[in-house]
Amino acid sequence: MRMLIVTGGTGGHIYPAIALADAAKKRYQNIEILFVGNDDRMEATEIPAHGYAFKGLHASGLTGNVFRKLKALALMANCYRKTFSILKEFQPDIVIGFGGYVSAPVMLAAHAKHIPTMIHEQNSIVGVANKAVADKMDAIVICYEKCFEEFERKKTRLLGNPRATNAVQASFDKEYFCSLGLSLEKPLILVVMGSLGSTSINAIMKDALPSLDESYQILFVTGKNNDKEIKKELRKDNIFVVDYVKQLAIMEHVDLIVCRAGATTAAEITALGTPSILIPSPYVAHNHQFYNANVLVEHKAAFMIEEKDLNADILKQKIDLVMTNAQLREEMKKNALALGKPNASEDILDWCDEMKKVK
Ligand SMILES: CC(=O)N[C@H]1[C@@H](OP(=O)(O)OP(=O)(O)OC[C@H]2O[C@@H](n3ccc(=O)[nH]c3=O)[C@H](O)[C@@H]2O)O[C@H](CO)[C@@H](O)[C@@H]1O
Repeated sequence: MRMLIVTGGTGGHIYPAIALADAAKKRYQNIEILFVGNDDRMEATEIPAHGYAFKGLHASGLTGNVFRKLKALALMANCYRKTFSILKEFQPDIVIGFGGYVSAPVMLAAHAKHIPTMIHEQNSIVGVANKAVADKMDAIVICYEKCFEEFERKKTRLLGNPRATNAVQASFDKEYFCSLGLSLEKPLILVVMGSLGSTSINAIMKDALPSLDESYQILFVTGKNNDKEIKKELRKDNIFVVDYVKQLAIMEHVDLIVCRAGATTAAEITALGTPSILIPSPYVAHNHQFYNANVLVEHKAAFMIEEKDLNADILKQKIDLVMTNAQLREEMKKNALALGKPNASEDILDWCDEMKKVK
């Protein structure tokens, strides 16, 4: 099996792709995997750090003024052309796209070369890149029922996000957990705002977190490079501040997560059944995090506070509601698990096998 995977931009697109690659490596003895992504975003360092071959392309999103859009189109055309030489050299059996604008030209080039193609849509609202190429793709994996409406039914399957599989397979790293200063004896609230962090939420958390009951310990993840100032201001024994956490390594001991509603975090917490308070980012395309969050709220697996309504009082009230009621946490856990797709990776790889046979 020779698998080319294209992904880029944020952890939400990159980590599911790496999770699938990890599962594929376990399943096929002689697999060759090549990743393609942006040469200047986090995948350019994160993917090689996970031990995978990576080829960078220079792309940019179709946003901003006419000049920027024209420049983005020219870059896309260039990525499309460069992909042909990557395909010629690597000769993949299948090309899988995890979204992000860099994926569109790569997926279209693979289609033009008659290589089996699969796209993975993590969100409840379909991303622009996936939408643009969907008609030409052979297989479409979705994570939310709602997305069936957007794609051709017979080539679309609701299989979930490979990070859900990672989440249930991850083992608790006690040494790492304790190295963060955390105690195994105290209830833990994890406050984390996706792979990039959020400066707007950090500002509110600085006021809100010190007012929380001191019987909880709080791990506050600020996002890269934001932790120094906040650490200085949040000097309390029960609050631990880091700029990044190996999230899956500690989830087993998280009683409540306060987080954005990025698709990958949503997939992880539903696979694990972690009770959550979701604060969807309003700064993402088509407000998709609100709709991701809403699915969990409708199934009584989570509470949602919109960023416009977020303040110290509301946060404290919701946190106390969940943390003081074990029965409520149990119900949230059960409802979250009902939404989870822990077999996502295996199910997606089964489909890749089917496609290879057809080819
Ligand atoms: C700001 C933005 O554009 N966010 C988008 C981005 O997700 P974004 O990367 O912001 O967030 P996600 O929740 O989807 O994924 C975050 C991933 O990073 C991991 N993690 C995060 C922080 C940390 O300290 N440690 C850690 O391990 C989480 O466990 C998770 O696996 O892509 C997602 C998938 O398309 C979208 O739903 C999000 O709307």
